Amino acid sequence: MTAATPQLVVHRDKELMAQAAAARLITRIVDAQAARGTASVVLTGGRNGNALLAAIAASPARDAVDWARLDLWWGDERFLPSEDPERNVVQARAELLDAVPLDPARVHAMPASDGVDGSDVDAAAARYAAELAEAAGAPRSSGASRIGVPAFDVLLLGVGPDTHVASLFPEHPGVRETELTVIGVRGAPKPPPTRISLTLPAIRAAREVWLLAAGEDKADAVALALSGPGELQAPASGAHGTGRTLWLLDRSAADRLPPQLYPPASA
Ligand SMILES: O=C(O)[C@H](O)[C@@H](O)[C@H](O)[C@H](O)COP(=O)(O)O
Repeated sequence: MTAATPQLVVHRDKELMAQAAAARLITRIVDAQAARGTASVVLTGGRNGNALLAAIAASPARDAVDWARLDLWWGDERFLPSEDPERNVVQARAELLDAVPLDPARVHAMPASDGVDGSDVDAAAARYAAELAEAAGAPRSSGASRIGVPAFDVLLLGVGPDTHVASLFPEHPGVRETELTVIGVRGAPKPPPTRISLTLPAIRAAREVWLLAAGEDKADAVALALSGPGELQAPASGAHGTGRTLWLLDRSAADRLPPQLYPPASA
């Protein structure tokens, strides 16, 4: 088994899934901080990612995290004005970030459509790529072959019903990107149409990639993505970490998995 081989955990329902994922993420951050002094997590938009953040906020164990030594990044963002309630960062603030003592300099929100680049989503994406490259210690101009993003401890991804992850949609140009780490996305099938997204090479630099899917509307996507199609047809199948790739599911989302993929024990 390689790090790209998905490990599956199936929980009874989406509430338990969010609570167990929260406990798992708290532990992972505490372990990374104990080992390296700091930790880095990439957040996702969507209901499952938000439920995970809310479960962390409700957990007494959240006080085990040294929030001031945590870097937060985003896997994608809806390209809207900075205070728009549909922005992933605005939702993350409401669910958790406003309730914990983060260092604002370590909260790396993706640019908004009313920022310095205005409505130029490609310039905004390039700005985020530069911020990531700086954090990775590899200036964009260095020509370094290493991908210019930090080795994130955990990168979270919600899985869409069409197998999209971040804002990488099946058969869209973004899923073919091999050079850039961050792209502007236009014409996304999930509103809003204009978005910023990490690319698959940037996602694959993470130590651990955790994919979250709950609910019956995800069952086909989960079964398809785990049945070995190419990432062009099923972007979720191209998302894996250098150390571990974990699919966190509820029973409804796992319902159509081929029997040989269903984990022997489900919590
Ligand atoms: O900005 C977004 O919309 C996302 O980051 C997107 O990729 C999301 O994670 C999936 O669509 C799953 O969303 P749900 O968890 O709501 O199903």
